[in-house]
Amino acid sequence: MTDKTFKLNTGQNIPALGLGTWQSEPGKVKAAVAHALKSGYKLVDGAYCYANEDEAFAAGVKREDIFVVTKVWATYNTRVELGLDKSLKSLGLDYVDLFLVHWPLLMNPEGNDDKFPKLPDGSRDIIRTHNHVDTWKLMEKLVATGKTRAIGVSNYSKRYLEQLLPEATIVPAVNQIENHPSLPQQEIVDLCKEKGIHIMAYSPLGSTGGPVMQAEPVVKIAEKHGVAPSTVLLSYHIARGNTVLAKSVTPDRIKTNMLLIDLDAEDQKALKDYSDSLTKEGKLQRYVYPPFGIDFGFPDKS
Ligand SMILES: NC(=O)C1=CN([C@@H]2O[C@H](COP(=O)(O)OP(=O)(O)OC[C@H]3O[C@@H](n4cnc5c(N)ncnc54)[C@H](OP(=O)(O)O)[C@@H]3O)[C@@H](O)[C@H]2O)C=CC1
Ligand SMILES: O=C[C@H](O)[C@@H](O)[C@@H](O)[C@H](O)C(=O)O
Repeated sequence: MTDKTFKLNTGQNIPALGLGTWQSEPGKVKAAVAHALKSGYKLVDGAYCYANEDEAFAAGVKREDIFVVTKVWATYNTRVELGLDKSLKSLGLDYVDLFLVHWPLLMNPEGNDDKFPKLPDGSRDIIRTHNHVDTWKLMEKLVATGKTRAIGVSNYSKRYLEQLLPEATIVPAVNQIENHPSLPQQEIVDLCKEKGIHIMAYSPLGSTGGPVMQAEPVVKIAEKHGVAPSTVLLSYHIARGNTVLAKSVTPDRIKTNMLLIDLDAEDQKALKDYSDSLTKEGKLQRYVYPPFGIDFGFPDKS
């Protein structure tokens, strides 16, 4: 099923599965990406902020066969073309397939660090007067440059999308969000489906160490099909019509993660019941919530 693709609102085909590169240590990324692309992965997800983009594309594959995603980091949200140029230089490419706004806020472009400027009290140096819609207006201008085939957002809540969409000339092609049965974010997924915005699910295993792999219904479904719990968690997104990003630097896991299965109606119901019970009990689990000190409008955090 690794050849499966979905259609973006730009007309591009986007692969159903991608390799994530966040927290992949420099030095290990090159081998992981090369192994993944050789094994049949068609999408690599990177970001300026990951500081490993110089390893995130492998020679030996045809550029046009691979879907490359990168993101503008929050210190560049008033300078998105510069951010994209820097990423392209590191990647050694002249275009990416998809360029995303990594987070909808501005960190001080003139602060004391290129990526994580801090105030004297140690908190992140954020320009609170910045409107995320202004960043989107700059993103829209990038399409004509040919340096990216599509533009999209990441970490957008329903509230933020509802602020953006009435102002947008170009509807984002993608919203990349944390998504797994312990954080289904159904209200965002439903709005995106309605507006033709494709979901890319990040941290499908629950990020570092893959804690969601231990959730009881996930283990049960894995046993039923004779597959790894990771396979159930990745396949969950294919059943939902979403692209999924799995990060690994371990060669056999990179291969294991290529196995995607059809979850049947009973499996999907069991996972939905699990999500619903966590929602009811107020036990949803968000694993990626950096200390920006900003209300992004996620119901579990707002
Ligand atoms: N837009 C955004 O803000 C964000 C985007 N992302 C993107 O999504 C990608 C995926 O999310 P990420 O947070 O990295 O986490 P994942 O949910 O993909 O989990 C990665 C962890 O699971 C381990 N792992 C991977 N496969 C297996 C397996 N088959 N069996 C057991 N363990 C496994 C990895 O270990 P090991 O590598 O040691 O094998 C690593 O510790 C990121 O890399 C990034 O590209 C992620 C977070 C935020
Ligand atoms: O993409 C992954 C995450 O969003 C990551 O970029 C952030 O969590 C960043 O490390 C931060 O601390 O703000």
